[in-house]
Amino acid sequence: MLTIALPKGRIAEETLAIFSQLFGEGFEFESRKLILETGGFRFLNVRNQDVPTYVEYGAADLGVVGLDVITEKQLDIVDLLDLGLGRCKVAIGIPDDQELDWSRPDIRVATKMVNIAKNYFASKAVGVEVIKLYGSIELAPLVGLADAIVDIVETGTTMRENGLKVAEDIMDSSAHLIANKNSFYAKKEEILDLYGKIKAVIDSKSA
Ligand SMILES: Nc1ncnc2c1ncn2[C@@H]1O[C@H](COP(=O)(O)OP(=O)(O)OP(=O)(O)O)[C@@H](O)[C@H]1O
Ligand SMILES: O=P(O)(O)OC[C@H]1O[C@H](OP(=O)(O)OP(=O)(O)O)[C@H](O)[C@@H]1O
Repeated sequence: MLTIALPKGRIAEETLAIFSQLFGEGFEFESRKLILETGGFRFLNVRNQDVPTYVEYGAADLGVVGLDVITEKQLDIVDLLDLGLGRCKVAIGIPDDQELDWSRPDIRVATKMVNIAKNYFASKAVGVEVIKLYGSIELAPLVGLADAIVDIVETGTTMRENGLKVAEDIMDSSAHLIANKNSFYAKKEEILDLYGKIKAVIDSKSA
């Protein structure tokens, strides 16, 4: 039996919509239940940020999670398929009325995504101090905590309404289907069978 970790939160609805097409309209977790068994599969209801952890440790064979999270956590998993939902960007934001001089020695960048930020600036040979925050990232430059942010931009509304602009895009993100490495070898046929069915749903949507 395959175990699949599905994310709560922002990408839950679109993810469940894909699985509903495969397992029927009633495909949903009962109110507080964290496990759903149907059609010979077991589904786990976990937080987006926790999906790769369940998959990396093999508590789930498969999972659905944003590419931003996969990249940030630098986990050793198999990236199987871009599901094309939960699209957004990871970008650098700065105040509207400023241009950043990246050669300044004391630039501070606030972000939830410390590894993505560090790796991006390192790849540009720009030295910055990265400050970890857990939310409301756009606030940091407004109150002098940081000069810039690295954050998710979807519609751009949050940056715009807080007087920030995108200085540079770092990466595009969308939800991906991922697999545990050992499961991928041990349960390859089952995984590829489900992969094919999910891919058919996605292809039919984009056709
Ligand atoms: N406006 C957005 N803000 C945040 N994430 C977005 C946005 N648009 C799309 N996404 C995608 O949706 C995913 C899920 O976001 P969500 O806010 O549900 O969870 P999270 O905050 O990453 O995790 P958790 O709920 O575990 O703390 C993100 O990883 C990202 O890939
Ligand atoms: O471009 P937009 O459509 O405005 O979306 C981007 C915003 O959404 C996310 O925050 P979230 O709502 O998850 O709140 P948080 O700040 O508590 O993480 C993200 O961190 C941005 O702040």
